[in-house]
Amino acid sequence: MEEQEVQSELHTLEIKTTPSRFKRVCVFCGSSPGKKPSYQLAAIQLGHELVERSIDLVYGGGSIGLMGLVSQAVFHGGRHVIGVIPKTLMPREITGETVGEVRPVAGMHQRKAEMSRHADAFIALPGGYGTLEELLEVITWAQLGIHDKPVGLLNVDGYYNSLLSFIDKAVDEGFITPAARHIIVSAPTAHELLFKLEEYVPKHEEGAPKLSWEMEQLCQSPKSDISR
Ligand SMILES: CC(C)=CCNc1ncnc2c1ncn2[C@@H]1O[C@H](COP(=O)(O)O)[C@@H](O)[C@H]1O
Repeated sequence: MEEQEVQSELHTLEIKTTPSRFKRVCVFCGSSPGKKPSYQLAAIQLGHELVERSIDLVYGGGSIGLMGLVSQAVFHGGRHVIGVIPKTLMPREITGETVGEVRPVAGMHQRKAEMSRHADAFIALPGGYGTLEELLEVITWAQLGIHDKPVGLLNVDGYYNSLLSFIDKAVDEGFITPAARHIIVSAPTAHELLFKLEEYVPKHEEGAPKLSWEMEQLCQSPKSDISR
């Protein structure tokens, strides 16, 4: 896919609303654009898919990398965008200009809890350590019964194939249960992923406690926040 295609996708948005059960989705993605234009195109297409379904966005704030592309596509499509950004990352030269509403938070832990609290589902686009960490945390929270929200992996050009194989190995080796494997919903396109997430029904572990932890509690630990 060419750079030109990315540019033209950014400017073409045909709005045909498909109703969704999600009001707002949290997107985790790279603060870098990635080397292939297909990653950038996927971020924009995900933004457009959210707009078509009248879904708002919560993300990590800023305009760098795929974060910037997805947030701009949703914002310019007329949906509400919340960028949750730690005060230390707020200077424009670090993360660029954020579109939509900016929610400053004390640090990285609070940011994750705040993003989760506002979302009805999570989607990870390609990304690096930050994206993986955010993705694995919401999967772990789902496993513990802290939330029941669907978690989607947008496997653009097979970017996450090796992660999915590793997780299958962890199931084979007895470290992840088949029910917990079911938490991750993956698809190669935003359209297919949103369709699967809409249909997702959580499978609970046999005999596992349903924890009713509040996200607010997770927000309240400023003393232990490593980013301070
Ligand atoms: C000081 C510095 C390197 C800033 C880079 N600029 C950043 N600005 C905002 N959020 C970020 C930044 N780097 C990582 N993140 C966080 O980590 C995720 C992406 O990290 P990564 O690029 O996949 O690993 C984002 O969802 C965001 O929550």
